[in-house]
Formats: sequence, C-alpha cells, structure tokens
Amino acid sequence: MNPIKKTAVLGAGSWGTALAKVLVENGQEVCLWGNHPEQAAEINEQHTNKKYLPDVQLPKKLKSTNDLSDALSQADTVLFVIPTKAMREVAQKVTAILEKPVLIVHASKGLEQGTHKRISEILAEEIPEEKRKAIVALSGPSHAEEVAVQDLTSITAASENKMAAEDVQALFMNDYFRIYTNEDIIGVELGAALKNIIAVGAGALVGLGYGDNAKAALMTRGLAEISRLGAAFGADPLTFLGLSGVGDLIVTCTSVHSRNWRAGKMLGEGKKLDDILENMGMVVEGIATTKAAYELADLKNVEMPITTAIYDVIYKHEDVREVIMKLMNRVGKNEND
Ligand SMILES: NC(=O)C1=CN([C@@H]2O[C@H](COP(=O)(O)OP(=O)(O)OC[C@H]3O[C@@H](n4cnc5c(N)ncnc54)[C@H](OP(=O)(O)O)[C@@H]3O)[C@@H](O)[C@H]2O)C=CC1
Ligand SMILES: O=C(CO)COP(=O)(O)O
Repeated sequence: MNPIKKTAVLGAGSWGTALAKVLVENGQEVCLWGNHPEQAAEINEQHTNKKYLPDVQLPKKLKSTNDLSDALSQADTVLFVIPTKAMREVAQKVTAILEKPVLIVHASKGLEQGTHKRISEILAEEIPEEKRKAIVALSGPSHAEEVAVQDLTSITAASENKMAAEDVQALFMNDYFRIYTNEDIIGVELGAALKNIIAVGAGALVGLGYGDNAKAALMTRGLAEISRLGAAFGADPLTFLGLSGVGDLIVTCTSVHSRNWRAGKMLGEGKKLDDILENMGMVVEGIATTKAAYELADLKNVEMPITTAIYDVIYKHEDVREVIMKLMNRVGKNEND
C-alpha cells in the first residue's frame, strides 16, 4: 500500500475524472479542479460528472473544486489533464500559486500550436525548477469511458527521471490499471500526440466506406511516419512499438470511444468540421495536432504523407477522395526507406 498523498487533478473532463477516480480507488486523497462551480458541486454532492462520464458513479471520497488554490493546497502531485491549448495558461496559474516543489504529471496528448512543443516542454518552461520535482507523462491506450468502469488497461509513465516514473507507476497501479515505466518521454509524448492524426484518417476511411485493408494500411504507414518524425527528435524507435505507439494507435483508430476517430468518420461522411467540433462537446486534439505536425515535418524535412493528406483536407479544404487518390498514386517505394 502506498503512503496516502494528495494529488491535485487539473481538468474535470472525461480523462481527468477517470484518473481521479483511479487514484481515489487506490486510497489516495484527490482534489479534482474544474472550471465550473456547479460541476464541482455535482461531483461533491451527487458523485457524478454527467456531462463527461454520463453513466459513471464516482467515489464519495472524490472531492472537487473550481478554486485552483484549494486544489493545490498541500498537494504532493499535480496532474494536468486539460486540452493542450490550455496547458501553458493553466501551468502559469499553477506556478503563481505553488509554494513548494511538487511532482508534475500530465496525461494530455498534443503539440502546442505555433511552438510545436511537447507538453512536458511547456510545463518545464512555465513551472520553474524550484517548484517541481520531476515531470512525468502518463500515456497509452486508455479511453476514459473504459477506465472509469474498471476495464483492464495498461499505460506507461514516462520520464527522464526513472524514480519519478516509478513513483507515478506505484501511485496509479492496481488490478485493472497496469502501469509500465519508460525513460523515453520524447517518444511517448510524440506517439501520443501523433496517433490522433492517424485516428482522424482511420475514421474518415470508415465514413467514406473503405474497408479493413485500408484501415490496416493507414495504421501501419501512419506508424512509419510517426516513427520517422520521432527519430528526427532522438526518440527510441522501440517506444513506437509500445503502449504509447502502436498500442494507442490501435485503440484510437478502432474504438467508437475515440473523439478523433468519430470526428474523422463524420468528415468522411461529408459533415463540416466546425459542426463536428461544436457537437462533440469534448476536445478533438488531432485537428490542431495535424497543423503542428505538418509544420514540424516541414521544419525537420521529414516525409509525412498521411499527415500532409489530412492537413490538406482540414486546412486546405481539399476533397478527401481526391487526397486519398493522390496518396495511393505516389511513386512506388521501398517499405523500409
Ligand atoms: N478522454 C480520454 O479517454 C483520454 C483523453 N486524453 C487526453 O487528455 C486531455 C484532456 O482530454 P479529456 O479529458 O478527454 O477532454 P474533455 O474534453 O473531456 O475535457 C476537457 C476538460 O478540460 C477543461 N478545460 C478546457 N480548457 C480549460 C482551461 N483553460 N482551464 C481549465 N480547464 C479547462 C474542460 O472544461 P470545460 O468543461 O469548461 O470545457 C474540461 O473539463 C487531452 O489532451 C486528451 O487527448 C488522454 C487519454 C484518454
Ligand atoms: O487517447 C485516447 C485513448 O488512448 C483518447 O482518444 P480520443 O481523444 O480520440 O478520444
């Protein structure tokens, strides 16, 4: 049994709520911080978060607040689970409040617009060293809807600081939630962010009526280009064969729970992106990450034809079937080049 410590979970959406539930079930003290007082009251009094996890009963011991200072008070660990686009702003607010160094963990999946930075890079820039012990990324194939009902799940805790990754492993691990560790945080964060782009593509193929061969090809060649970009940043190629690589690619490209896959499917069916995002009511990270990855690939001179094709559909409004034909009719290549 781990000693009881307090974790402030920042982000009361589906994943933040599911991870907060895991920690409470592990006997830990948790305060879940969200934007809305009425949502905090619902979690504290009804023990539900109906907007984000409609069918889930939350533990009575899970506390929630919309006051960031309350959430951070006496916290040993701060877990960021907010959309990538809000990460820097929230990290700045946290830094202004923190009085002692804490273990920083994040479970978000994306790249920052404009800077193309990974989330741990944003957190390292915004939270000064004297206010943090280490930074750990928690990532892998894990839909909130399944973790919240204790379905079997394995993910990875990645950090350059091996002991910090092991601390996070110990904090979260239980008989339905198995945590591995990994020292390649670059590979883990890139795998997590980039798989969302491929999931949009996998959904689009389904929306267009293509079959399983197409899906398998997209996932395999998607993994090849994720690994190529990862290699350009010094990631370990083996990481992309792990939970935050092929593992997360499989779950996100094949599960109806995936918001990225669902957004892609609706795009394939001809719906407008603005309408899709408005009706989703939850973050679809792959849309912004497509732009960041496209720009990064260009900067690093890495060939990413699938990412480019999805960029062309989303940002240049090209016809999705024509883009697929362009992809299929590129000059023949060696698979391992
Ligand atoms: N859902 C999942 O299964 C998984 C998600 N992830 C990743 O976790 C991250 C969060 O996703 P998820 O929980 O699903 O997203 P949701 O859309 O379900 O929830 C996002 C939450 O973040 C809050 N939020 C948004 N902006 C801010 C802000 N500026 N300040 C404070 N809170 C803010 C939202 O508040 P409001 O209600 O006001 O909009 C909402 O509570 C993403 O990067 C995602 O890729 C990773 C693994 C699994
Ligand atoms: O990352 C996830 C599962 O591992 C969640 O994916 P979506 O954001 O597409 O729902």
